[in-house]
Amino acid sequence: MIKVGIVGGTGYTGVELLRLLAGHPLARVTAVTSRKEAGMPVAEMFPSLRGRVDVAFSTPEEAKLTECDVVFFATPHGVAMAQARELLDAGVKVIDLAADFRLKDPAEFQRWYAMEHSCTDLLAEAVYGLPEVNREAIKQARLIGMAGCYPTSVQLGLLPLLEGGKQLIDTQTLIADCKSGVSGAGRKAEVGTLFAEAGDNFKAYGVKGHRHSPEIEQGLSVIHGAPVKLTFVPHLTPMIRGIHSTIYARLTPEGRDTDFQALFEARYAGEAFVDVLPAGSHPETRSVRGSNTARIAVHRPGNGDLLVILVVEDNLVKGASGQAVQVMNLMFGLPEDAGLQVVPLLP
Ligand SMILES: NC(=O)C1=CN([C@@H]2O[C@H](COP(=O)(O)OP(=O)(O)OC[C@H]3O[C@@H](n4cnc5c(N)ncnc54)[C@H](OP(=O)(O)O)[C@@H]3O)[C@@H](O)[C@H]2O)C=CC1
Ligand SMILES: CC(=O)N[C@@H](CCC(=O)OP(=O)(O)O)C(=O)O
Repeated sequence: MIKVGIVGGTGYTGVELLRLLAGHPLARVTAVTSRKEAGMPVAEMFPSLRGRVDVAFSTPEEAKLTECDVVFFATPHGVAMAQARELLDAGVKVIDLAADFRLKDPAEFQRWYAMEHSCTDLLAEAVYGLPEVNREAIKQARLIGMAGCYPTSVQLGLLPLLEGGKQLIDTQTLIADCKSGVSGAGRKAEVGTLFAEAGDNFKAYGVKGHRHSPEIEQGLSVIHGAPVKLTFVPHLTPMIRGIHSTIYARLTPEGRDTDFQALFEARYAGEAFVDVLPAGSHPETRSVRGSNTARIAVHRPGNGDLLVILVVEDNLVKGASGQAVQVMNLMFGLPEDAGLQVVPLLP
């Protein structure tokens, strides 16, 4: 049994880790932190976990994190980088769901997260947690910076078109028009996510610049092997879970003869958590609720020179905690889908 610690167990990604790990055959949560709820049994705070999780929250200082095999940080940006070194020195693997170990350039990190990076050597060592791109590196890693929620959907939507330096699409004019449910903003109290503000409403935000833009461009450029430019526009939708990304790519003359349906199907044929839908499909966010699956459809309206890729995922599962468990499985040589065979909820 892998002994798991979770820092930040009362947030949405933390409790999602608790839910998924409760059904994991080869891992057990032995330490879970909350500064505000220390002493409270997890199952008392979250009755959905009664009978499934028998630990109580403790403060980060009291939690026996160095006795774990792996620690997940489901915390705001900046927390993991302050604690990673001590854990790694104790032989504990670290998986950060925040952005501390995503952007490889410390100056870019400082620009977008308004804090100085405190361990640039570990940043250089960290592996980006997107298994469909980085599986082999993840298997060898002891420190992971998990891909963000929107960046996961956009990179999965463009991976078959860009990897290996392919020249099928114009890589300088990409557009990702993305919509997220409100749980993407976390569980902390904020006016913008109140029911009366976010319900029966729809709006774009972060158009001038969102911190996921540099992460997406960094990831796509690594995949492509050359700089890629993308305009990213996120929107807040009145749903709880789910991300829907509509990605627009202009075809190059070389790309016009490609069978994109066949390309996507072939690329993802061996991937347990990426489902390419039949031609002409329109994936729905509710078709992935609660599951670690991303579903993709690829369209070429009017057989013209614009490709439209639709991607849906559950932001808390494939966009965060499910993907983090997938990464843990790879790091420990477990079956990649252990604990992740959850069928989506409907309705
Ligand atoms: N929500 C989503 O869809 C996604 C979120 N993420 C990322 O995952 C991380 C967690 O997100 P989410 O679960 O939504 O956040 P929440 O705001 O819902 O939860 C944050 C958790 O962190 C704990 N925490 C806060 N500050 C500290 C601190 N200084 N030290 C230790 N623990 C702390 C909180 O508990 P307490 O204050 O009691 O200690 C709480 O349990 C964020 O970095 C987010 O960007 C990534 C992908 C998707
Ligand atoms: C709806 C909403 O507010 N979403 C968040 C992104 C989700 C998140 O937590 O970001 P990371 O993936 O970087 O951790 C936002 O736009 O800031």
